[in-house]
Amino acid sequence: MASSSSIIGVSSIYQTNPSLELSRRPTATPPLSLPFSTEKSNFHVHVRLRRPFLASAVVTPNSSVLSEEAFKGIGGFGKDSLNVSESEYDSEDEVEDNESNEDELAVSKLGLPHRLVEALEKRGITQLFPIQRAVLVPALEGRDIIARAKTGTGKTLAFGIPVLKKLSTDEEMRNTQRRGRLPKILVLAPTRELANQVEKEMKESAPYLNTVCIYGGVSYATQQNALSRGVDVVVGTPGRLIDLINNNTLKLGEVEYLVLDEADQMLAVGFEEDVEVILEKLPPQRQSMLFSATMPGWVKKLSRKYLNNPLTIDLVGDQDEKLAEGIKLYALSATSTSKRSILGDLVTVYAKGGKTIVFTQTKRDADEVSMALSNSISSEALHGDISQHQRERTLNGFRQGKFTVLVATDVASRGLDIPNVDLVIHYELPNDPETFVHRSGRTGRAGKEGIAILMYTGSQRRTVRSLERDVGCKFEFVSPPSVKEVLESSAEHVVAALTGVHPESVEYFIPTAQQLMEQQGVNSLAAALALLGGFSKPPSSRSLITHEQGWTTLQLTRDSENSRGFLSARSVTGFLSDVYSPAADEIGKIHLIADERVQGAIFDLPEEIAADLLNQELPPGNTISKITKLPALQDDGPAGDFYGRFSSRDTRGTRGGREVARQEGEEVIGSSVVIGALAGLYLEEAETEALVVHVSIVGAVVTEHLNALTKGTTRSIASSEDKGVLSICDTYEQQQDPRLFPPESTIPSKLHMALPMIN
Ligand SMILES: Nc1ncnc2c1ncn2[C@@H]1O[C@H](COP(=O)(O)OP(=O)(O)OP(=O)(O)O)[C@@H](O)[C@H]1O
Repeated sequence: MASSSSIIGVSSIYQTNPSLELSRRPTATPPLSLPFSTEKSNFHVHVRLRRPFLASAVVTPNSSVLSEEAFKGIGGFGKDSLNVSESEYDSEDEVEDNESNEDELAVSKLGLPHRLVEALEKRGITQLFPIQRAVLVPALEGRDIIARAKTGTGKTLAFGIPVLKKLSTDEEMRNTQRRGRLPKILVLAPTRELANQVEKEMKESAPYLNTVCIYGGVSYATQQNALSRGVDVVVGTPGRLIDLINNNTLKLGEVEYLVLDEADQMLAVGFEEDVEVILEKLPPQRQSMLFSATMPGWVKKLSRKYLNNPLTIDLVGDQDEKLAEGIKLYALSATSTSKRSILGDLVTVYAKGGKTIVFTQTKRDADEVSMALSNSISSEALHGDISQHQRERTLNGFRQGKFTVLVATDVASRGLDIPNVDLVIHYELPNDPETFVHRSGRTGRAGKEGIAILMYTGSQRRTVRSLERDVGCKFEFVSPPSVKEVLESSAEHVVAALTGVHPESVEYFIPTAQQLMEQQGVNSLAAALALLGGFSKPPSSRSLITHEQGWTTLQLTRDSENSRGFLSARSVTGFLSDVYSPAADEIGKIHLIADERVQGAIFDLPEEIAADLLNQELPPGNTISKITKLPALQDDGPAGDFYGRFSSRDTRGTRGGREVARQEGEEVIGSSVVIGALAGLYLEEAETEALVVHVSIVGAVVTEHLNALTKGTTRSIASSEDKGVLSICDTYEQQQDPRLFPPESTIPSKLHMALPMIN
């Protein structure tokens, strides 16, 4: 259908002259009633920002530029980040521009129908956001458009304003309030929640038009009745739209404007077939627009099938960070088991009393995590197995602040615009970088700030690095909040909540408060704060190493005069079995203290056993104490995830670490691990239970061969316990699979040789 396409985007700006020729097709659209001239055949693209690739490309039909005002309130577009180079501007132009820019962005001065302006202003929409400004003119001119702009930057109104303007004008001209009229605008969205939201936005912006939302999981009758009354705008999800098309209730033969919101998802495998069925019912003469915050290359290629000579408006740019500017990113390493206990603390410390969305991979996880959280924090789950009625109730409750944590699958990752979501937690890694962008984009919207935290396990480190690369972002790596931080944050929340107590209610409590203060002083107030913060009992102990609840981290130190040789993980367990054998049986992780002047180790014990151990008498020269902060450790601390031994309670069969392998390898672990351990290999417990060898520490000889084996990539090699060789394999399953496990003959002999050499 279409032949070529034009692109307006950040990258194109840096490669071309600021004045960009755009090919256009003749349009049957009536002349624009915008205050600025549209007669020129060129669009002019202006860049106000010095920072390369910052999303600031703006298409304007004349040569004026956007004022800084226009960027206010949009994350990262504030005055500071504008960093405007004065030399970029002709000062005369600038004086003129300051006034005309205001006009070009002021919703009231765009020549939009009065009632549309009124409705927008009522919603607080008085100035256009950049994507809205960039899309407006070409959209009004009837161009097909592919638009990419970051999450929360106003894409809904970017397509909403022009199509509603056109329809309002047309509708005014035709005065078609007749029953049974067919829809002129069709917006397709991937989820019911998003369809609902877009419908609401369209309805509120143009209440005089009849907008109907069509999606599954609810009765057909209401939707059919609404359609039969006559409709201007249909917003819907593909499945139910097709049902209604098939039973002849929905006729799309008069659609003039088609929008695919979250276009990359709409055109992804699984959705595209349905979309195609719907598009076949539309008149070929129509204007089509694709919007999303992520637009992989394949979408642009595929879209040629559906669009006519589309104009690409890209306010993201290929090399720029693809997340909205106001989102601060953290990454936190945790084991699968410790994630749950850490989650509540993250919410307390990072959400600052606002709303949080936690994303899980599976519906079951969403239910379980939400259930576990709701013991301490009000939380509900949202996923595709929940009835539509309940899904809507949950989302409304969340919007209204009836509960503060929504635990959701990716059904909530795209498009949802919920006020005051201050925190997004990726409880599980997203499937792809696009999902990461969309999930994270539920916070930091419309210029606000937000926080996104990625939780990952030791074996997912490389994925985290690739995410950084793909999204162009940087994580700040953090540890789980300490108990102290949690208590302090919850005290802050309680204090903030106190300001919301009505003075009249306060009055009633003054006599009791006075009495308490006289009797107990500040303790009474502290007790009240603790109670309100949910800490009527002291917070349960948790490991400083794994952060799992119910564990206590203890430190053993030994006077150097009394020590017989250096401490090792094995000698710690030996010592404990002499002093209090349950401690030796139940011990969790063990780490040796890095300070050479100190003979010491830290280790985890179940809370009660730790308490018992602390009451035991110790041989002279030994001290065991509970610690609140980890000392520097020989193996760099918990990141290595070493277990002190094969704990009988550890159902995942975690592996021994370097120290233990040195001591116990021959007895417990296979011979190759011993080789690895003796060679100083850094063994890590991986999710898959494969033993992952960090290549960088393997040493020159092996690295060389490893690089040859893996063609220079950083694939891990796993240790085969039974064959006594190192072999390449990524997962435990592979390691166990005789078809995948490379027979010895395929392993280069030099690698064979390298190991004994190191050994
Ligand atoms: N011109 C404007 N002035 C003030 N607020 C606006 C303006 N345009 C949009 N908004 C508000 O900004 C918020 C984000 O808009 P919207 O949901 O359209 O973002 P989006 O770009 O579609 O995000 P996503 O990629 O996540 O779908 C909404 O609350 C919307 O009402």
